[in-house]
Parts: sequence; structure tokens; C-alpha cells
Amino acid sequence: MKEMIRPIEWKEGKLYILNQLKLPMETEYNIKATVEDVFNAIRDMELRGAPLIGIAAAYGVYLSVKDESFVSHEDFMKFVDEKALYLSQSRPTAVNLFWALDRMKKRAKELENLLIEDKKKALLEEAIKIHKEDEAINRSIGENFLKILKDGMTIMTHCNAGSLATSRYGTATSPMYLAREKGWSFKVFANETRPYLQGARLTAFELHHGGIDVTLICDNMAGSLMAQGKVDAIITGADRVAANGDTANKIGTLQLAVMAKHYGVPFYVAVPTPTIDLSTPTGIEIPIEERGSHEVTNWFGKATAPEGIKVYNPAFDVTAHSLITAIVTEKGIVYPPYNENLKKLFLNI
Ligand SMILES: CSC[C@@H](O)[C@@H](O)C(=O)COP(=O)(O)O
Repeated sequence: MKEMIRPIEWKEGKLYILNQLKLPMETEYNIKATVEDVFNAIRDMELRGAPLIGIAAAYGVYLSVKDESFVSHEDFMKFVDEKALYLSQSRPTAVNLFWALDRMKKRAKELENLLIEDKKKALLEEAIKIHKEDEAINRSIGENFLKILKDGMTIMTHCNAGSLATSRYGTATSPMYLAREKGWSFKVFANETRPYLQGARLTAFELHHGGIDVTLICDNMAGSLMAQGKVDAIITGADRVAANGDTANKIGTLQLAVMAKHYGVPFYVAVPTPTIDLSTPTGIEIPIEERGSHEVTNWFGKATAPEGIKVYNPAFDVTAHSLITAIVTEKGIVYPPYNENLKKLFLNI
């Protein structure tokens, strides 16, 4: 199997980010040298996907302090808090962003007695740790999926919850990559995912590159495939799972889940535990990002709609917990009732 494409790399003291805006035509890595560079890359979706946003933000915190001097630990902490607040405003829905920033702030607080250069080094180490942990988490998600999936299945996925959205393996795609290692074969339908085309530009690209049997479909073809009995399971990622199991993910996920229920297709959500937000009680409280109209009215710089047309462009929707068959995490498979069972993942037993 070909090596998975890495969307982010820390190499020889520099942060490299794959510009996903240019995929699948060009594979271009850019160096992000400042916290502002990282903020812009997240906001402009040069990188995207909940876990990757969190990883990039962690490096962003380090880059913010890298060349600064501080008179005291309080001064250092004030600066870290300010930069974390700044980064938190880059995108609102993926809770991994806030999780990673909280973790960096917590680490910074512990560094009171260190010299400034050692504090900086420790923040870089924490960012690298977050980055590396994500790879192990995703592998475990895939392993857990293989307990409930079978060789030869046809799986539908939406958006890109793939290696391009994480450090490696992806979440929804992890079982697809691991199945290959095991000698199993899955057939995958990748929904193109209007308006931003993460499914066509990213998922189809990375699975094809990885030698996985992937077929690209337009979003409005999904129901017809389910009606024909051609889909054995749907697996999507998530940007935030509320305490009751309601799940925000890329716009279009909700309608897939509704159709899956109608046609009796199991609907699974692949989730690293940092995507579970027990402080958000239900899906109603999850902030949903609205993006610019040009994503809907233009196609690679070409207008596809009348000028001045009104546009509604929410980037995510919320799938009610009652539509979700199971939430598969690195710590295990969670079944309903989610308000009881999600909590158990966080108990140290
Ligand atoms: C493992 S990525 C999970 C989700 O972040 C993914 O499914 C998704 O919705 C990405 O949205 P995006 O707007 O491309 O950041």
C-alpha cells in the first residue's frame, strides 16, 4: 500500500502544511511560520477536518511564543491565553480546536518553574505529542470498526474524514486502510460533498491514491444506492458530538442518516474522544459555521449561479442521536443510550 499523504509535518524546526485548496491538482506544501499564518490556513481551509485543525492550532500556540521574550510566567501565560483565544476564532464548529488549545494552555500553566527557552521547548513537545497521539487514536478507531464490519462490505462516506483530515489513517477511513492491511476488500462510495467538494477533491483522491476501491458519486445519488441495497454501512466523521450523542458533521450528513434509517442501513460515526464535548448537552447548542456565498455560486472561480442570488451556506448539520447506530471511538464502540454511555469513556476505570 502506498504511504498515506501527510497533511501536516513538523520537520527541521518548521511547520509544513499541505495546501488542500489545490488538491487534487497540485500537492503543494507551504511553511507556516507565525500564529497568523496558522490562523489564516485554518480559516481559509488550506487545512481542514476536526483533528487536523486541532493539531495545527497546537503548533500555532508554539509558533506564537517561539521568538518572543517574557518578563515573568504571568506575562508568558497572558500571552499564551491571548494567542489561544485568537486561534479559537478561526473556525467555530470543530471542538478539537478548543480541546487542543485548552491542552496547550494547561501545559503552559505547568511550566512556571522553567526557563523561558525550556517553556517554549515544552510547548513544542506538547504540540508534537498531540500530533502523534492522533495517529494512534485513528488506528484504534479503525481496529474497533473491524470488529463490526465484514470483508466485502460496501461503505458510503461523506466529506473527508480521511488521512487528510488527521495526522494519519483518518477516522471514517481508518477501517478502510486497516482492512487493506488485513487483506480484506471494502468497496467505498465517496459522496462528492457540495459545496466544497471534500469528497471529490480529497476523499476520492486519497482513497484512490491508497489503492482502495472507491467510486465517486454526487450527493443526490446516495438515496438511490441505498434503495437498491447497494450500501452496507455509512461511516462519517464528526466535528463535535454533544453529550446526548447528537453529532455535528459536514452539511449533508443529516440527510444521509435519515435515509439510512429509512432503508435500514447502519449509520456509524467515527470519533476520536477529543471530538466528544460533554459540556455541550445537545446538538442545538453546537455552533454551526456559515461560510461565504461564493462557495455555492462559483465552481473553481467560474460562476454557476446568477449574480446577486441569495445564498444559504451552513458548513455543518446536526444528526440526531436517534439516527446513529453507534459511535466508534479509539476507546471502544459506544451504543445508545449515548447520554449514559459517552460519559463512561471519560471515567478512569
Ligand atoms: C476526521 S474529520 C471529521 C470532520 O471534521 C469532517 O467530517 C468534516 O466535516 C470536515 O469539515 P471541513 O469543513 O472540511 O473542516
